[in-house]
Amino acid sequence: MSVIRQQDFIDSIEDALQYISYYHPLDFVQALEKAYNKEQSKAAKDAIAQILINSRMSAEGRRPLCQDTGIVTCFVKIGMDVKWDKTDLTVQQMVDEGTRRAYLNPNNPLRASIVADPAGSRKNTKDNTPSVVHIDMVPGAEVEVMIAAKGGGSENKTKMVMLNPSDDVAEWVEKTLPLMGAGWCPPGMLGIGIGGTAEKAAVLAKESLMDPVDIHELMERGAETAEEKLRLEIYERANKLGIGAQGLGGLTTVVDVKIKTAPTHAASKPVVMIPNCAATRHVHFTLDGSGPANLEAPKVEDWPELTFEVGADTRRVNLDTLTKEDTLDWKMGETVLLTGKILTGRDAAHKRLQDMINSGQGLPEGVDFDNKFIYYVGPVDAVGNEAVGPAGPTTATRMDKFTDMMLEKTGIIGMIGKAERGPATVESIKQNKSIYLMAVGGAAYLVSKAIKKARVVAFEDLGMEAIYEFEVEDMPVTVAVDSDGNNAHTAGPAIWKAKIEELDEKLR
Ligand SMILES: O=C(O)C[C@H](O)C(=O)O
Repeated sequence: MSVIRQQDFIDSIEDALQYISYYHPLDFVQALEKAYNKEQSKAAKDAIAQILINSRMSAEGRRPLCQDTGIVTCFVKIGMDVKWDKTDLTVQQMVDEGTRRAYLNPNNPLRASIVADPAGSRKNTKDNTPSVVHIDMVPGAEVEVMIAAKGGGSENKTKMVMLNPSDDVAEWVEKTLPLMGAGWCPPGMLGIGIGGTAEKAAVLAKESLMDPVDIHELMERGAETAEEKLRLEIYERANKLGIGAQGLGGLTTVVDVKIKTAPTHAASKPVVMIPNCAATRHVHFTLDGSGPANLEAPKVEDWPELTFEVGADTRRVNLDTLTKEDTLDWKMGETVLLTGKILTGRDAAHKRLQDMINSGQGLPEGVDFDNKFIYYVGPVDAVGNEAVGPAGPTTATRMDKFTDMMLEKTGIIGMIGKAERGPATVESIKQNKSIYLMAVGGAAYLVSKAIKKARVVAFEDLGMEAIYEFEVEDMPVTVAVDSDGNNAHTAGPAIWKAKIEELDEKLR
C-alpha cells in the first residue's frame, strides 16, 4: 500500500504541462532530424528546418512550441493498492487544478483554448479546463500518468470507420490519409486503435500516441506480431503518398505509426486513426508516494543546430503601401518576406464578422481590412519584452466558408494561414485575383519573433480569438495559392508521389 499526496499529484501535473509546452520529446526531435536529413523536396525540407529551429528555440526560451497549447489529455492508471492522503478532490478535479496552474503560470502562460457549451455559446473557460481524463484501475501501488496537450488542428483530422471483418486496415489508411489534408501539421505520427467498440477504438488510438517513436528499431529487428507488421506496412504506404511536411509534397509524411488493439465483436472491425502534429507533446511519470514527479530537463545540445535562410533575391514587401495589383505576379511556391501591418482573425471572429455584415452593422469600429492581409491566428499572451507570445498559423481550411464574404465585402488583399484551401475557395481566390500565403504550422515561437508590435483592435472578449493588429518585420511566408489559382497543396504532393514511385522503380 502506498499513500499518494493529492498535492504531489497536482504539482506533477502542473510541472508536466509546463515541461511539454516547451520540450518536444527527444525521440520526436531525432525522428524529425532524420526526416530533415533525408528530405529532397526543398519546400518540405525548409518546413522541417523551421520546425526544428523552433523546437530548439522553445527549449532554450522555455516558451511554447506552438500557439495551440492544446487540450489536456491524461491517462491515469491507479494501482489497486494506492490510498490518497485526502479524498476531497476527484482525480478529474486534481488534473484540472494542475492544468489551471500550468496554463495560468505568469512566467510561461499557455493559451486557454477550451470553450464550454460547444454546441451553443462556445465561451472560453479561460484556464484551459476541463481536461480529458481516462482512469484505469490496475494492479500495484503506484499511480502512472501519461499526459499530452493535443492540438486542435490534428485532433480535427481524426477519422473513424466500422470496417467489415475482412477489410484491410492499411488500405483504408492509404485511402483516408490524403483526405485529411495538411491541417494536422505533418510530419507527425498516426495513432490507430483497432477493435473493442467504437469508443474503445478511439481511446486506444489516443493512448497509442503516448509511446515513443521507435519505428526504425522495429524495421531493424523485424515485425513479430500482426500489429507490428501492420505498423510497418502503413508507415511505408503513408510515406509513399508524397504528402510531405505541411502538405507541400515530400518524402516524410509520418515519422511513426502506432497501433493498439482490443478484442472485438465477430461482426465488427472498428478503426480510429488520430494524427499527432509536428508539435507532438507528451510525457510519462509515476508516483509511488515518495513525492512529486521529477522531470529532468533535456540537454539543448541534443537538438540539431540548423539555420533557415531565405535567398538574397527573396521578394520583400511593404504591407503598408501594398495593393492587390502588386501581388499579381507572386507565384506559387515563392517565399515572400512581409513587413508592415496585418490584421488577425480566426473562427470566432469570422463568425461574428459574418453576423455583423449580414445584419447590416458593417465592420466593428477600428477595423479596416482595406488592402490588408488577414492572418488566421490565435496567439499566446506575451511575457517580458515579447510583443506577443508564440503565434503560428491556424488551419485556413476552416475559414473557407467565410472567404467569399471576406474577399467580396471587406477589401482584404489576401490571407495567411496553414494547410490547404478547398477547391471552391481556390477558385474564389482566382476569381477575386486574391492570394493565400502560408506560414509553417508548428513553428509558432519562431514566427512570433517577426512580430514587433501587437494590439487588440476588436472582439477583446474572444480572448485569443480577438482581432489583433500585428506589425511584422520580414515575416517569411510562402505563396500557397497564387492569383491564377495555382495551388501548392495539390501540385506538391502530386509531384512527390510520382517522384517516390520513380525512386522505388530505380531501387527495384
Ligand atoms: O488553434 C490553433 O492555433 C491551431 C490549431 O491547432 C490548428 O492547427 O488549426
